[in-house]
Amino acid sequence: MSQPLDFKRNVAMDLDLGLINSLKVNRNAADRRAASLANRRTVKKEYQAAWLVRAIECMDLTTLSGDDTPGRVERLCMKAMRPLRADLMAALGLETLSTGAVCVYHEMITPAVKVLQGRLPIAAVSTAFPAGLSSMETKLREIELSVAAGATEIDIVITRQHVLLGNWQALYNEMVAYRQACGDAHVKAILATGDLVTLENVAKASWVCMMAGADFIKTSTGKEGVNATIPVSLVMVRAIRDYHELTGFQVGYKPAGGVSTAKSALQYLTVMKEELGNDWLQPHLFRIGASSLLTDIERQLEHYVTGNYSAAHRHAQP
Ligand SMILES: O=C[C@H](O)COP(=O)(O)O
Repeated sequence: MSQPLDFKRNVAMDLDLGLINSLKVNRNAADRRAASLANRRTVKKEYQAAWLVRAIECMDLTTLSGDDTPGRVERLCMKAMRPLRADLMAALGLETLSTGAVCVYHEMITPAVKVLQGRLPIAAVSTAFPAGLSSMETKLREIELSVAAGATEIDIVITRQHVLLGNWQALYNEMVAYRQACGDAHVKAILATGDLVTLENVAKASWVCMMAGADFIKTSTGKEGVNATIPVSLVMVRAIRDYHELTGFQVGYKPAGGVSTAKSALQYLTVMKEELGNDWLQPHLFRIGASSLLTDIERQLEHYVTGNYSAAHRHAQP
């Protein structure tokens, strides 16, 4: 993950149960703020084009399907290194552009390494993604194998029952162990917010994972009934903001699952800018996990350049 030279990676602190138990979330206020952010601020023309390019740079271009093959992953990696057609790049005055990373299952790391050869980070979903219900020993070994295979970012899934039972110590211990197993690879903690029932649980799980050393907190696997949403994002980015105020560490944010339109990508960029500021509009602190978003962004950029929309099927899909 490329990052500023003076960037300080999050370091675990002791679990502060007093702080966790004091967290409260006002759902109505979160919903109101989400609605106002989604509707109030729009960027147009060249500003919108620039924001969409930024969304590409902050994208974890993802394939997480049971029928993934080395060939599909190789095409995905080619697309990650050249996300826009040459004529659009030229019209936008861009010389180089890539996504932030590719995101794949463990078994697909080797084909990704073959194509990317270190030019882009590879994120692997380890720890028995998406449910996370294997033994701890199995999950830690999967992380070690993913790092050994060439993943430089590991997206772990938390054990949802720890949140649902309020067992914050167990969640903290799990996250500390995952972070340790990752070594130098950065770790994104997937909260699977659609399974956590309340926004208060989302806030508490965010804090526990950050206290335990998570480099990023991520909403969803893409496999829950409800995946990334703006209200959930507000709760998570405010936890990131407060954690930064308390500790000085900048933790990244990754909305994922169901983010498939340029319009929704712009909304997430707006949330980051409004709530956390420009530092968090960089790939080392912001990723959008998405399998189909790039196609719509490419269509919107083609419209900006040519004034015409093409059919989605004309844009190469990984
Ligand atoms: O982590 C990323 C998600 O699994 C992608 O979800 P999506 O296929 O809905 O874009």
